[in-house]
Amino acid sequence: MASTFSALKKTRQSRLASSSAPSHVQSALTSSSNAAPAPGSTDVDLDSAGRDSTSLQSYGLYPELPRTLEILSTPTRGRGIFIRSGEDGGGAVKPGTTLLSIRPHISALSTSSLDAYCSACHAPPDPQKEGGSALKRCTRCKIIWYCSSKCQAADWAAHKPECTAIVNFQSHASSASANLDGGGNGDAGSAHQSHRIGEEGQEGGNRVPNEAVRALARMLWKKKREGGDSVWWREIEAMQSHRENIAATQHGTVAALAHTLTAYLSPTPSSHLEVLSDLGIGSARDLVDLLSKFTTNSFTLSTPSLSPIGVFISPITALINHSCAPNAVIVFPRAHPGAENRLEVIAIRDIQPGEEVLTSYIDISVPRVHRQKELKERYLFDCDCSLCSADTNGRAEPREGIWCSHGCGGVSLIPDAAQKIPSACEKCGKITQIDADELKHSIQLAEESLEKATAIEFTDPARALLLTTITYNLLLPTHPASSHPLLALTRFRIPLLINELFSLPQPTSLAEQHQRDAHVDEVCRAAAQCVAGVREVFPEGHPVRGIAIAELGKLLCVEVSPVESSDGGSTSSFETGTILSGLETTRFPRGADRLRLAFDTLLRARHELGIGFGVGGGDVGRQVEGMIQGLERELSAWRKVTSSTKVASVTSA
Ligand SMILES: C[S@@+](CC[C@H](N)C(=O)[O-])C[C@H]1O[C@@H](n2cnc3c(N)ncnc32)[C@H](O)[C@@H]1O
Repeated sequence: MASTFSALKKTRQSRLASSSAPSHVQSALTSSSNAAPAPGSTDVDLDSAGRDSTSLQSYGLYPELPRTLEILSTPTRGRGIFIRSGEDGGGAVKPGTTLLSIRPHISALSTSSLDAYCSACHAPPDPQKEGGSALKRCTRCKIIWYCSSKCQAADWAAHKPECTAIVNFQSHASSASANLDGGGNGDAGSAHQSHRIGEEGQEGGNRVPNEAVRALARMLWKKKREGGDSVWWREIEAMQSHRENIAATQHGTVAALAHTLTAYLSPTPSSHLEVLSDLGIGSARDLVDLLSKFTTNSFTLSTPSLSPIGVFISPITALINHSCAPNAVIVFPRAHPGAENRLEVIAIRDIQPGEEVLTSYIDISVPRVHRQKELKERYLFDCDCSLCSADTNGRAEPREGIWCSHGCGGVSLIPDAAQKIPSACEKCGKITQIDADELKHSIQLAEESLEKATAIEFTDPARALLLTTITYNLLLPTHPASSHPLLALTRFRIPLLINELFSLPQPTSLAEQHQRDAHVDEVCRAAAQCVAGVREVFPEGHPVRGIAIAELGKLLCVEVSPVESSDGGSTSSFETGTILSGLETTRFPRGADRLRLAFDTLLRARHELGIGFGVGGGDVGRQVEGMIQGLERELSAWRKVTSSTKVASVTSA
């Protein structure tokens, strides 16, 4: 029989003076359950076609689901969202179509983002605003920041209990947990669930529970406000839970999350049970169930340029199943101070009526074995998507290739654990001469350096850059731009290189100017290398591609001397196509040619952004559009100067 917190309270209260959540949680994690499935959970009956004919909407859930979409259940993936077929449907969907636009149920900023973004609208401070660009923080808890009093007022119902909890947590935290790791987010390429759980971060020296804990608490407080019978809460209840099957490797994490959440929700250990019970958590099993739902169904909150800044829950969106070759993406295209921050699910390729909408939960730029491991551990399934089961047809998988050692420009597949030598080159058919053990070692070294650098990215960016520079240069001669972990290293290094560039002092001599120019070119090379890799592993229109190409375009607009220094060699001829595909990433033109290259690059970015972020390309698309118009004016000014120079030289001749 399931133990309830009220029963436990009577018999064990004296022993609960110190926090006892983990032991309850551990037993709930290991015991089996005969709890009834939530309405419409994956245990629903299937019809002969393998689909659920019972619509969850008949329970009154998901009123915001557009008519063009429907929820169906499949035998292998559970419930999913499909493009409605038949007369009621809206027909095939084109790339760039917004399938769903909705406000998340709950969101919370990661600890490192708290003072950089408004906690209500998630926009950064408005630099145009009179009286400075700073956010204003809550004067009581001094942790949560807003862009305006309008946003503060809009968030007050959610922040009121949070404010008290933060203040209490800070005074009791030292006995609650010793874990003070930062609560930062993971990958920016997928909107799905890459945040870390069960950890705490520090904000200005204060102890603050991380975003997962704060989001869970906001969920429970809102449940209390709206009621357990509200559609809002029933949608959360209907989310899939893997409570029965949580991997043993995840038990510690779930227990730590439960521990911190309990300490955060209740001011003293002796009030834990009462507070949880008041919030509708009647047993340890309820708590584990909630945490499992959160782990399986939460998403990374991101900016319009895909920087991860927190976590959010959206039960409709969480009905979408995974594919490593997705046909849709989840993005936040716009973030404006004071405006509603809406997530959009956008089609990135044609989707036919009756076809399932699929997004990726993880970074799809990594090799199959890494993807499978992450999906298995966190989401408990073996991915059989088209990419995971694809026969590469003799073509080297771009994530796992090395350059052919015979100089033909082709790629060979790196040897797997059983093999000792790489497979034949896809182009010339010859075997690449490389020491398999050495290759394996250098890949491992690069993965480790990336992990270490990620941990110190914000505290010691110079060292993070140094760590990755060594391994980046080690892989560069033998690995194509799309290979793992070279692409990850390239993507990681770009913001660090940009920061370094913008922290350089204004040049005061020609020599300093040339040094700065060389630095600009180095960042452009990294951005071009990134574009080349990203284009191989992300499908056309994927937002990661649009952002990478826009980044390169913007960097090419950074002012450099119109002519290269005499020791820089001559400017080679170039074509945008070759630069974008990474074949020519060593030299960039100057003057008008550089502007033309920037212009062409931004045109391509506009096209990709218009798919991945929907019509207009979101905030980044708008910015790119402005730059395109500016470049058009500059290029026409160059043309005028050139033609008047020609006229002048003809006249003087
Ligand atoms: C966010 S939920 C998606 C909705 C879920 N199918 C449901 O019924 O609520 C994630 C869970 O769905 C299942 N799932 C998602 N994509 C899958 C896939 N490609 N193959 C098998 N199971 C999948 C897994 O159980 C996973 O943990």
